[in-house]
Amino acid sequence: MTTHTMTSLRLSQKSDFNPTTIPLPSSKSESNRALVIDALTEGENKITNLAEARDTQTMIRLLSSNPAVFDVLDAGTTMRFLTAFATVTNQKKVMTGTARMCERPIGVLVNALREIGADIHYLNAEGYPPLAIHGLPAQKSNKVKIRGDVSSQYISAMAMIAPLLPQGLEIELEGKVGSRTYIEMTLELMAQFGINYTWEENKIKIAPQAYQPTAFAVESDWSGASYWFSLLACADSGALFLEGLKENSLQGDSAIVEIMSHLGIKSTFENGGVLLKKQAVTGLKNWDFTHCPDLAQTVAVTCAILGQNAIFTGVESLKIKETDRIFALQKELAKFNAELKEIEPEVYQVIPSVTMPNQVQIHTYDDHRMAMAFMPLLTKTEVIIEDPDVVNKSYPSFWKHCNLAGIQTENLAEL
Ligand SMILES: O=C(O)C1=C[C@@H](OP(=O)(O)O)[C@@H](O)[C@H](O)C1
Ligand SMILES: C=C(OP(=O)(O)O)C(=O)O
Repeated sequence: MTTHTMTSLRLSQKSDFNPTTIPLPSSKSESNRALVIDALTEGENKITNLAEARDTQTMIRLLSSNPAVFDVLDAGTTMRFLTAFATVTNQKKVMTGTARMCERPIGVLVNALREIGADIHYLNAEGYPPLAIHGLPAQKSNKVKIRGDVSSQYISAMAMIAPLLPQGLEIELEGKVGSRTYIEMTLELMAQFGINYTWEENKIKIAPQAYQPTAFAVESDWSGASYWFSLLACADSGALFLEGLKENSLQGDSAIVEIMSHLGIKSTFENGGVLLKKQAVTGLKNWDFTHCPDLAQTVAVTCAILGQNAIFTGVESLKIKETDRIFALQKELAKFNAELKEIEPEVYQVIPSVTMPNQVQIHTYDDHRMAMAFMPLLTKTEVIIEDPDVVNKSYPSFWKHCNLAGIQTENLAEL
């Protein structure tokens, strides 16, 4: 019989935080775009501050070693961006990833690539990885229509390869566009590397042109920053300084500043970062997460702890991320008597916790954000996080940073 050892991490209860500086990791979203653009640039870019995230390290490894099979593990951006990259650079490539990655849809992107002339086949289920790419023999069309309500990563992927296409590309966005801020990030970053584009109404137009060698420093990660906002919001007292964040960020998850202003956090941009202090809670009535889906777990847990019956909308895409995040949230919130209740189709209400157990054990569903979003529960009770290394996808130093903030962690091995 084989024994499977799973480690867990015990986080001891703590609710006062002496002013501490949290270094923060770099953004994996910015890093993965900069790396693809770098691979498409003739000449030397100077890209600094790349993310330690596994998603980014996987991108670096695959681009530099160029194996026949691009195994992206569980990195969505790496799968979608490298599928477009391998096509435009005319490579013969198999794209694959974890079992979960092979359940995350990619048909919208494959259809768009086929419309412009790509030779791509599904190796297993239609619409899902693994894929076999045989390059782009000739550009068949300079126009594609892409629906915007599944994943913005398909649109970002097409936009980044567009300047390399002999006829350029017009991307027409169809229907509701989710995660729009990530498309804006892609285009603004491309502009920093010398690309001209227009985005009028639902049409993005990019003419054939060359990326220009540029110096680019990746900003700290606002999604990773959100857990520290939540921690202080749930704590009795303290202050935190988050390094390397800018007020005018390329990252839409900087919306956490406004969300947390309703949940008791005052943010001041100073000395190359943000100083977080506590202020009165005015209450979060409702929030639309359409353009910042990665914040939904952070805010759901914060509201559940702070007694906020907030209404959440714009969370449709959560079901096709690292796990079904709606299901995972519902299961884990229930462990401390809170709920995420669907009150109408795709409208959810947080029903906060009224009684807190002495200890809560959180299952993390192979999802880094489940582990990090539930960390602030330690302000109210002892918390055990299952499979704590899951944070490596975006924030490998997360638990070390918890220690910096004075949180005691203890590894537990379970058989
Ligand atoms: O382009 C990106 O860097 C990302 C886009 C978002 O995905 P969707 O567009 O699928 O919502 C986000 O959830 C993901 O973490 C990163
Ligand atoms: C959804 C995420 O990433 P991806 O889609 O790139 O796997 C995430 O980091 O929360």
